[in-house]
Amino acid sequence: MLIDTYGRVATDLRVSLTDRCNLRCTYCMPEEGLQWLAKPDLLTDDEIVRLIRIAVTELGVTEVRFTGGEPLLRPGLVGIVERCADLDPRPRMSLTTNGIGLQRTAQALRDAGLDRVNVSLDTLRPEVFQAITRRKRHDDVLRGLDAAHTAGLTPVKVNAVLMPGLNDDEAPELLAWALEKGFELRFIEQMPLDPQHGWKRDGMITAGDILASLRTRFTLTSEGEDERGSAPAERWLVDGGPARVGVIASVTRPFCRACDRTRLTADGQVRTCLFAREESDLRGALRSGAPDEEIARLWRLAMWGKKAGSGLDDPSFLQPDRPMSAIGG
Ligand SMILES: Nc1nc2c(ncn2[C@@H]2O[C@H](COP(=O)(O)OP(=O)(O)OP(=O)(O)O)[C@@H](O)[C@H]2O)c(=O)[nH]1
Ligand SMILES: C[S@@+](CC[C@H](N)C(=O)[O-])C[C@H]1O[C@@H](n2cnc3c(N)ncnc32)[C@H](O)[C@@H]1O
Ligand code: SF4
Ligand code: SF4
Repeated sequence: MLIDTYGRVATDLRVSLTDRCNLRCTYCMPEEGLQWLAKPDLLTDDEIVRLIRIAVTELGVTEVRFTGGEPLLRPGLVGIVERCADLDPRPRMSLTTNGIGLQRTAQALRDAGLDRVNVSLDTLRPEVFQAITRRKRHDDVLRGLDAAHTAGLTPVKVNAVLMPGLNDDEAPELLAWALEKGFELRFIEQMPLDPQHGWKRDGMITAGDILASLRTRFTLTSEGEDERGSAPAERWLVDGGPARVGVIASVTRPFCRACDRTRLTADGQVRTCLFAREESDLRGALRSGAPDEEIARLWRLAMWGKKAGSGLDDPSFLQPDRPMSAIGG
């Protein structure tokens, strides 16, 4: 079991498969990209599957999410999913992606055993998409979303970050579209994780702003804490349900008390929190020939040191040294 000193148990593992990406979302990466990890520093497919096996069979992890960077850029993704689907107990598996290339791989991922996908899409307007992501790939994302739905990678969730002056007027429009498509839309408050440190609390769109905007067109009824469990998204029934909309309000309504997450970076470091400033080196242990029990011990030890929360409200808060794309958002 991965338990911390606050009694929280981590059963949800987020695995970053690469720090690279084919978009350059302004809230995540600079235009020129980042200093990418060198190939030899990345975990191999075998190393990733071994760490997931240890997490699942020895440490009580039940949910595995593949993320990045852009996880669809990892050539071995389908094989990794297939091998993890053979584990006993079999973890539930999901993917968080920008959707580019999903049209080609959705069915293969489903056949390999992936359960569902979350796709990031901040806008329905191609020109705004280009302003946010610095790439002309809006159509690819829309096609990827449809392919995921058709392949049964459901519920398909859509993640949208709203930014002032860019897409903050689009919340009702996005929700109407998601309802029509049968996707579950979640709005995400922008977090201070961009490498250029451009984030400002008074410049972000808050959960309160988003809900007020949605209520101009829809009736929202809170789903309640019991339904939420440890999920980052607080959800509302739309016009009486059954459709829902979520808001992930890491900044204004943090959910750290119920956190059940542990993270693995693409270069094999355990992070106890998105905002952690320390990491534990599992890759070094793997490559020096440590047996499974030793890896499991190091992982438990790391989680025991997990902080109470993100620290966003501490006057001494410092952004993590790694950008979001390298942590595995
Ligand atoms: N603060 C915080 N944000 C998180 C955490 N996990 C995910 N997020 C953020 O929530 C947003 C959506 O993340 P997803 O990868 O779609 O995962 P999720 O919402 O946990 O996934 P579901 O299980 O499908 O609800 C992203 O911006 C993540 O960075 C977390 O543990 N803490
Ligand atoms: C880092 S991305 C990795 C997976 C994939 N490339 C994608 O975009 O879905 C994971 C999620 O983090 C979100 N994200 C990135 N930077 C963020 C920030 N500064 N604040 C809030 N969410 C952010 C993205 O919108 C996306 O939904
Ligand atoms: S949010 Fe995802 S798609 Fe956008 S730059 Fe970051 S890793 Fe790439
Ligand atoms: S900010 Fe850290 S402690 Fe809070 S929910 Fe996210 S990962 Fe967990």
